[in-house]
Amino acid sequence: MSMLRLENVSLRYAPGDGRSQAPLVLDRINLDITGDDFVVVIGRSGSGKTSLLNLAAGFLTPSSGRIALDGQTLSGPGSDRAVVFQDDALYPWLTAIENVAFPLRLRGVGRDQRLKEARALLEHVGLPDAADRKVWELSGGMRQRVGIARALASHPRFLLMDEPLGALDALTRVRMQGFLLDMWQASRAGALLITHSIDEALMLATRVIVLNANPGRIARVIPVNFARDYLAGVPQSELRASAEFRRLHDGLTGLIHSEDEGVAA
Ligand SMILES: Nc1ncnc2c1ncn2[C@@H]1O[C@H](COP(=O)(O)OP(=O)(O)OP(=O)(O)O)[C@@H](O)[C@H]1O
Repeated sequence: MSMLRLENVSLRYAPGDGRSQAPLVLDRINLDITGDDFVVVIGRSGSGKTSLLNLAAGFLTPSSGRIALDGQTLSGPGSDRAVVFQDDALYPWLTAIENVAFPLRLRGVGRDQRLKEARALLEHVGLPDAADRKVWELSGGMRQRVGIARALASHPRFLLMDEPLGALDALTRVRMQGFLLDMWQASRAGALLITHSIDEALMLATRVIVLNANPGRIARVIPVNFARDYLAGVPQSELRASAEFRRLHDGLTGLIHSEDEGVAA
């Protein structure tokens, strides 16, 4: 099974004036993610969550420490790690199926084969009838599902998601959380997701990572079981109503709000 490993990773952005040393954004982060993990990172605004995801994606290089995929130090982005952002960034001039097929086209897969694979992926994400619709004809939740189908088209070993459900209304968001877990289970890709929502972190994670700010450090690692319970058939509503969910929710709220009042419950 694949392993994405962050070893003592620290990050400073280059200072604007070229003289003073830039502040430390992330400080000695250690994190292992395998295909069995759904790691959710939560923390106050500015704690370095997006920076962490960009490091794992290979968009940024650590100032010190090392990031390795199966023992090989990362040298940049790669199709083994697919990234999904809040703003789905689909190509508006293409249809849903053309968007999903796009990474396959970049890999040189022939037209018939890539459309066949893209159609199967759209069915997989519950959008068999949306194939020929333009992006602007789709709802926010549908667009995000197309974005995830596109991310899965390259058969990534890791799915890196930065607030992927942040722009959705509350009801769609809860539905999409279930969908993300189903996708995670079916794809067997390790997941790293960033959210501002404690509720979402608890519902999706097998492990919640709480980041402190200034500099970003891992304050707490909390193993969680609701995602696996959901996949075993327990309804989300039942899980959310459980005493254990409330207890962890209160604990995380206290932990994060002791640093900052701006994190959504
Ligand atoms: N490209 C950049 N150049 C310089 N500083 C940056 C850059 N990107 C982010 N930062 C700084 O790094 C710190 C962490 O930012 P980051 O976006 O990773 O935090 P975050 O936890 O994702 O925040 P939010 O929850 O508000 O999205 C912040 O102080 C931010 O100003």
